[in-house]
Amino acid sequence: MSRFGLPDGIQACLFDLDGVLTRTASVHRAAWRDVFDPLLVSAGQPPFTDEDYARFVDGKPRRDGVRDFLAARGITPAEGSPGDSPDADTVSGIASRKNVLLLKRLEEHGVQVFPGSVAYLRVVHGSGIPTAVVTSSANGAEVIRAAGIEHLIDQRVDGVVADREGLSGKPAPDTFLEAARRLGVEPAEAAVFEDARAGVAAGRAGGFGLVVGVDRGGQADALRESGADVVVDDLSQLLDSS
Ligand SMILES: O=P(O)(O)OC[C@H]1O[C@@H](O)[C@H](O)[C@@H](O)[C@@H]1O
Repeated sequence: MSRFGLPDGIQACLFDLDGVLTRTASVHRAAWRDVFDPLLVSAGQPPFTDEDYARFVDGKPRRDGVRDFLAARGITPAEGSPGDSPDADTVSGIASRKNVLLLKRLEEHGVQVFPGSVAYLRVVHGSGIPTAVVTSSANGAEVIRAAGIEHLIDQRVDGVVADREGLSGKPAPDTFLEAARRLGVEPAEAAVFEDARAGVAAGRAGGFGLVVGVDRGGQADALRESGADVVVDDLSQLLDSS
């Protein structure tokens, strides 16, 4: 390892957003719980758990999260279409409902950052290493703006960009590969920072030079099993190791 805990040859850093840079993974999880629990009650099933979130939803595009979690409980709603009302019990309607609840929670609580991550981002960016945010969230631009970290990010590949460009979401590597392409580096020259199992798997599948798992609580083994090269609790640990 050389500078910033990065192996020699790493020339760009690709950061997930929710749960890596901003404390918003828990806000997403709470909004998902708000939307899934009433459906589960109607189906006579136990409530949505943190493990359900980590296994089936975390890191994935919104509609994939709806489909994958409900399928795991044997529930297969109709797809519907992207314009479906938030009241509809289709995949698209449930996804819209989750977004309404997420935006309400974000408005009420604001967006907090992880200070260690912002310190790391600032040092890396300040040293001339290009940076990107790669998030499945269609709210990526707003969350970055609310966090006040726009000036530290050179490229953003979020859920809106992925939809527009027809990129498959995590755990497919496509959004990370697009970010590397935009920064002008090969995957082997880029490091991926992820807190979600699906995101770590995407980094591994893309052949990136380093996949850093960020464990925000009890996920270290699962992140390693998904393909993380190293696991840290906080990105500031990588500054200490330099
Ligand atoms: O609903 P959004 O804002 O488009 O976000 C989609 C997904 O984005 C990811 O960043 C989160 O880890 C998931 O929890 C979330 O569901």
